[in-house]
Amino acid sequence: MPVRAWPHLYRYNTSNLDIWLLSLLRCTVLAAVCLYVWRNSAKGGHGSRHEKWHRWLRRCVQATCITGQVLLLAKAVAVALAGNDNVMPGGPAGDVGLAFIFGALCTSLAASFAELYTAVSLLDEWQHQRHAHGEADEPLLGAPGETEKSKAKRQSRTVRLLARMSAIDGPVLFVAFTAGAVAAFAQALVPYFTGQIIDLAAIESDRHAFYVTIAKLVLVSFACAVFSGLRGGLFTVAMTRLNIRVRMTLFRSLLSQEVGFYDTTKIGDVISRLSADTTTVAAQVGLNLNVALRSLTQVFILLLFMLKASWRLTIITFVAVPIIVLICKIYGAFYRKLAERVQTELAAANTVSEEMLGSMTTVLAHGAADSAAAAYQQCLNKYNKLQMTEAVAYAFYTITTIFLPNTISAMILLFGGHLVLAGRMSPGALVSFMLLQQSLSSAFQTMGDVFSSLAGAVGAADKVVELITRQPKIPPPGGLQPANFQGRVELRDVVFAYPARPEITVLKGLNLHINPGEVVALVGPSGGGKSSIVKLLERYYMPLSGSVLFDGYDVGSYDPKWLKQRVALVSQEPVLYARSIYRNICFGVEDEDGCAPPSREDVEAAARLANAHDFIKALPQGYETECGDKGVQMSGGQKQRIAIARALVRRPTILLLDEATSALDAESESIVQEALDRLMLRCTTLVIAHRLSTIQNATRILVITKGIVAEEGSHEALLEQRGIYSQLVRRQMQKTTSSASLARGDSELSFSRFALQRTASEPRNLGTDQ
Ligand SMILES: Nc1ncnc2c1ncn2[C@@H]1O[C@H](COP(=O)(O)OP(=O)(O)OP(=O)(O)O)[C@@H](O)[C@H]1O
Repeated sequence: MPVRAWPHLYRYNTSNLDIWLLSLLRCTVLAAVCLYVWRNSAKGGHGSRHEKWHRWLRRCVQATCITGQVLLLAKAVAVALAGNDNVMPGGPAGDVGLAFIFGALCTSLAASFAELYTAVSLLDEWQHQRHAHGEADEPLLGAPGETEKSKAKRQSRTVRLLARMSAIDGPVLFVAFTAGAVAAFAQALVPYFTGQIIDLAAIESDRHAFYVTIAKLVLVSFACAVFSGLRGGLFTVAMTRLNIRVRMTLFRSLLSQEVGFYDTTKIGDVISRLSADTTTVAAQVGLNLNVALRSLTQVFILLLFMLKASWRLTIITFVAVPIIVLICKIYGAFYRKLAERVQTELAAANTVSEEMLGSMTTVLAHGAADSAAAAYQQCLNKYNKLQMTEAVAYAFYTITTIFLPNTISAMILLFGGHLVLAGRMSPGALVSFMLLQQSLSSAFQTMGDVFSSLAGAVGAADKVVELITRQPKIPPPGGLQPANFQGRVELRDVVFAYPARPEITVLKGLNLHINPGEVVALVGPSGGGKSSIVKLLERYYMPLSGSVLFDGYDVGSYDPKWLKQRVALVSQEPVLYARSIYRNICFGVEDEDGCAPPSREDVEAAARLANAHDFIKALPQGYETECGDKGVQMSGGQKQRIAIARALVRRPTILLLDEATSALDAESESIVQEALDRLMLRCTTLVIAHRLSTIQNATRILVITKGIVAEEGSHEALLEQRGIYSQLVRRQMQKTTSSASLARGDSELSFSRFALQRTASEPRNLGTDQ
């Protein structure tokens, strides 16, 4: 500021004592509130007497700020309307006008800071009330009662991780940023040359200079377009790569999670993170970062040009900046919360749709289509309600951010016009300044928009990063690959409860020993813990205590890939994938799995052993036949035989059969059972027995009830014991006999006759009807 302005500034300040006193009052109240809050922050206690005072004082600050702002505005309007040259820039005492602007700037800044403080406190209070009413957003994985501090920590971790993931494309981003800076510079030159052209045409009438400047204008416009395109294209490339990286990292993290995680997490939520949120993260973060960087460089370069054109008018432009920043901050915080809640509601809707569409036959069989639609509608209503709030918030935000820049334009025209009239600024320079100022306003406006959507994107990113960084709750596996793996299975004093139901102990100190080559059948009442044993052997879960061993080594000490080649599982409902039969048989032993894939002959041999080759060959496309989503294009028996071929192709040492034939009809069952019998001859087998024929073939039978091995021995020995097993057999026999008399002549009857002939008391099904 020129030194000669100081006396005027003094005069202005003394003649506008009311404004200064008001500012002083505001600052005093603000300081008092700050001091009070600072002194009482250690005492805490929301809802206490302190908090009442706190609120009261804050209202005082608000009241003084608003009154001050209104008075200041009234004063400015009065001075402008009076048209007094002594206080207007460009008049005989033009610098007094400058002093007025300076005073207004100081007051506005003080007011803005006070309001910023108030707004932050209000947000704090709002947040506190939401927590008090239990409305806090529950993170997908984080603790429900997560504090603000840990949330902030989580969010900064999110930003750091995204920055790290984007850093791989550092060179691309650097070139994009440089192109953006050049484009911003060229863009700022457009108004500059426009002003010059107006002066050359209207005042100086220099034709040559006029045409040269026009050419320069066209050139910079072209440069601006080219570099903007380059920046946009490069950012899109970087962000597409970020999207793929985020998705892949998340998918890998999801694949590494323990089964217990999926027991307690809704799969719809997880899929929504993987599909919608990853796209939001990359698209929003990428787009917004791109725009934010562009706007920031624009602001910087435009300001330089504006200061060069007229530093006085630049100061006026800046009077409104703190207000815009404040609005952006409040809106950003509000919008962020809203965006998080919108994502959560959308995930809930996805869960419902997926659950229903994933089991369409059950929905149709139960005539539950209407209630399914109602459940989906309910979720969408909640989502819609939140979207409406978001829309209203956005509308208010837009109204403010459009109105403020226009008011500033009017102010600039008022003061700039006086400067032109006083001959202290050329009309071209004023036009140039106006264009620059408009560009600046739109850059600020864009930054405001970007700020809020960036906040939304970070909200979505939080949940993605939460999943990416989640550590599985079972220890990492070892790398043991013994050359001579015999297939001895042992469970020692195993105590186990599912993570989803830790209060119920499923296995209570269970001991089990299977020698290499043995076929052991597990029978017992439903819920006794048979399948849980298989899940522990598969290391889906960890026992609470005790150990699960193969050949004397803990199951966790083996290299999991190596072990999965040697321990094969055929479950009751095998899952096939939407790929060819061939690839379904090779599932898990393909090139990408880091294995030497089986040869075509191996696959066909496995299919033959599984009684699957003939039906596969009879299909028009043979082994290349698509199985459909979850194997829907295959019958139950076909699926089961493909699953057996999948187990066989590994040439397993240990075979786990979890009621592998229970879901089949009699004909399919006998074909599948034949295949299984062949398989059992080659491996150590643990079979959860369902059919009598399987139990007959077992070397030993273990009766599992209430989480322990209650009885052990051969079929005959156990019958003689007259314990749980013989009771199971007797009850089953009664049932089988009655069903046989009801369905005389069908396969059940023939089975019953067979059972009666053999032992006079053998079970049809020993596992499911207790
Ligand atoms: N993922 C799970 N989360 C929580 N509890 C489970 C889970 N799976 C099974 N359970 C519970 O564990 C207990 C033992 O189940 P398990 O499946 O091992 O019994 P089972 O003897 O195989 O029964 P069935 O013969 O009916 O298959 C049951 O009470 C069951 O409700």
